[in-house]
Amino acid sequence: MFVQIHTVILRYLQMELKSPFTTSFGTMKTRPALLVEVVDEDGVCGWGEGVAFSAPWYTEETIETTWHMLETFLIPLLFQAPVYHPDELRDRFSIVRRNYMAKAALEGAVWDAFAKRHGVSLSSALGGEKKEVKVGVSIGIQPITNILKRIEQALAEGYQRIKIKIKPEWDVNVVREIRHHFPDVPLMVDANSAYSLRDIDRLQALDDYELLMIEQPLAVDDIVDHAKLQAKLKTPICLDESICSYEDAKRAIELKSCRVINIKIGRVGGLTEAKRIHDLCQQHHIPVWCGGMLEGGVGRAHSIALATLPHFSLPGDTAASANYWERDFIDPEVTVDNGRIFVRQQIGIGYTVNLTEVERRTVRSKIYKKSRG
Ligand SMILES: O=C(O)CCC(=O)c1ccccc1C(=O)O
Ligand SMILES: [Mg+2]
Repeated sequence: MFVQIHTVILRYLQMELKSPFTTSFGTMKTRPALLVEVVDEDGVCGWGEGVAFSAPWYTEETIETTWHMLETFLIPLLFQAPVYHPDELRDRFSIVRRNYMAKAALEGAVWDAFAKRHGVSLSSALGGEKKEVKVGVSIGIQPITNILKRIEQALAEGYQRIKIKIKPEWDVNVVREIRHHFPDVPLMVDANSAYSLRDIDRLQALDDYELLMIEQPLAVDDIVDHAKLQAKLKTPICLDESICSYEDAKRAIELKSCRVINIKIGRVGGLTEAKRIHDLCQQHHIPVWCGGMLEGGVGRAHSIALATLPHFSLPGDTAASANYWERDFIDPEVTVDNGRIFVRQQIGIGYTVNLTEVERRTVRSKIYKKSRG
């Protein structure tokens, strides 16, 4: 059985976050989303979501570069030949350098269509086993009283760990204050690359607070300095932005640049590559967890399916839809029960895309058709 895609629809959505999200780079109030719908010869649909932001602060991609790469290169490559297994797309797309979020958006849609054609859930198609996944929340930079309130609320909702964003001058003091109120809460920090080795004293000071890990303290392209830093820290370093491929993960593990890896489907170019990194980390006993990109429901569904693979042992950043949106564009919305998401067993991503909710937010859309013959 194969999937021959003959139509791809791209939709650019503008989504309103419930509350602004601030990282070491700045504040986001709205979040664009790129929805990819693929349709095969028998009318089976698959859905994917591009996770790039409007500005290239997290990686070099933006929603506009994603659209361009899809339209000009990736969709034509998909139309070229049938797909017997979505794993083939990694090779087919490799003639386009990087642009991982663009590749992941289209590959994810094909994975969904593939699972639907085979009558299985995306989780099963990937080889996932878990029936529920553990999740935590990521709390942006904001006045400390708000952070404390958000933590209390998240714990009441059952979230299994708390992550806060840090940057120079907004780190040790904040962590000390949180530890004063919540001495035992599973806590971690994410710097989104805001530090350099010159800040080693500040980073070492964090060693006193029983943090689960420090996520991406140094430059995105510097696994050498991360190795130097990890050698001087008790707290595990978790790499996020630095790991964009299996090869990146291999090098970081070999150099001992980190002890934990955050896997995001968009950052690594798709589910196939995410699974390869998962398998590599399993062999090397490097714990992994599924990161988040403030996704809409389709991206969230893909992350949940990925996190059902056996080596995802730590709670991920895939919080409930209600953590981000007044109304997500899937049915049902993603809910969290005692810090767990129950994995839906329906075919494909397991959630239905609500076209009314999608169209309400669509700024622009375009249909691409495979040419005949
Ligand atoms: O709740 C989420 O989706 C994850 C929030 C988060 O930490 C994040 C959000 C946007 C971009 C990067 C990151 C990150 O993990 O670094
Ligand atoms: Mg991160």
